[in-house]
Amino acid sequence: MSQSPLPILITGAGQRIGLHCAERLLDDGHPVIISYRREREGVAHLRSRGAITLAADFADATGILTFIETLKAHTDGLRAIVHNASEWHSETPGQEAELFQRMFSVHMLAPYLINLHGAALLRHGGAADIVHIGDDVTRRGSSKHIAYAASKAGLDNLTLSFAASLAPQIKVNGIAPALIQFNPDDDEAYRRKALAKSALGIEPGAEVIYQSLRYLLDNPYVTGTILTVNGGRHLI
Ligand SMILES: NC(=O)C1=CN([C@@H]2O[C@H](COP(=O)(O)OP(=O)(O)OC[C@H]3O[C@@H](n4cnc5c(N)ncnc54)[C@H](OP(=O)(O)O)[C@@H]3O)[C@@H](O)[C@H]2O)C=CC1
Ligand SMILES: Nc1nc2c(c(=O)[nH]1)N=C([C@H](O)[C@@H](O)CO)CN2
Repeated sequence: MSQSPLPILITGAGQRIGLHCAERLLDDGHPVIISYRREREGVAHLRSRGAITLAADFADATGILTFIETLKAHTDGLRAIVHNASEWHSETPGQEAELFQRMFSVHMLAPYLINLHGAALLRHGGAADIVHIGDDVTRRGSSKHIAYAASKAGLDNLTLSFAASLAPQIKVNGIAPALIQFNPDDDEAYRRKALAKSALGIEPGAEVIYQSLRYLLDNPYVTGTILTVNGGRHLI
């Protein structure tokens, strides 16, 4: 008798890319567990579709470890873990140290601890994946988001280490997006400038990240790889 499919965890899936991927995974028949920090319309919609929604703040180790315990109380197995939760902040004078701590915690400490403590949930004998959502900006760094880019570069390195450490039972890969979806407060001048930075010059929307996630989940022979989804920014 076939077992019911194991859930896929997506962190920070209350809005935008994470929410889109959670909705699409539900469309494709996967049970979904999400973490969210603030209650949002998207969280309520996922709940109404049967997703398990767990409140979590990854700003420090205590919040991350508390989430892990809550997660284990809600499932004894996972098909995949998608580390999507993220903050995109530039340096604010006088708050540099706090910003760096926050960037490190959400982009590196959370994936590190959740992977170490969550690996047992993925070791069920079937297909198992970890996907880190990084940023194409790690190719060159960022003069305006220094701590953000550094923490995303650290996440890229975690992809390589965990891929080596968890093989062959668990595949570990990354996705490195560049402009996917503007924020509501991005003005026309910013949008024009951002679009001009890539060869394809478009704002593609979240589906291109779901397509990349689908590829990584479905391909049994890809691990330690970081998929660039950047419209050809490296060509400009
Ligand atoms: N959007 C884009 O164009 C690009 C996105 N990316 C990457 O893709 C991923 C998704 O991007 P996007 O959808 O724009 O992401 P968002 O900026 O919408 O952030 C996703 C979620 O992360 C949650 N989050 C932030 N900080 C914490 C924290 N300390 N603890 C727990 N949750 C937290 C937020 O929760 P809350 O609801 O409380 O705000 C938010 O809903 C991110 O990793 C991002 O870095 C990379 C390049 C381009
Ligand atoms: N957590 C987030 N990370 C990033 C975002 C975002 O909205 N939230 N946006 C970007 C930009 O789109 C950038 O790629 C182009 O200006 C980068 N990371």
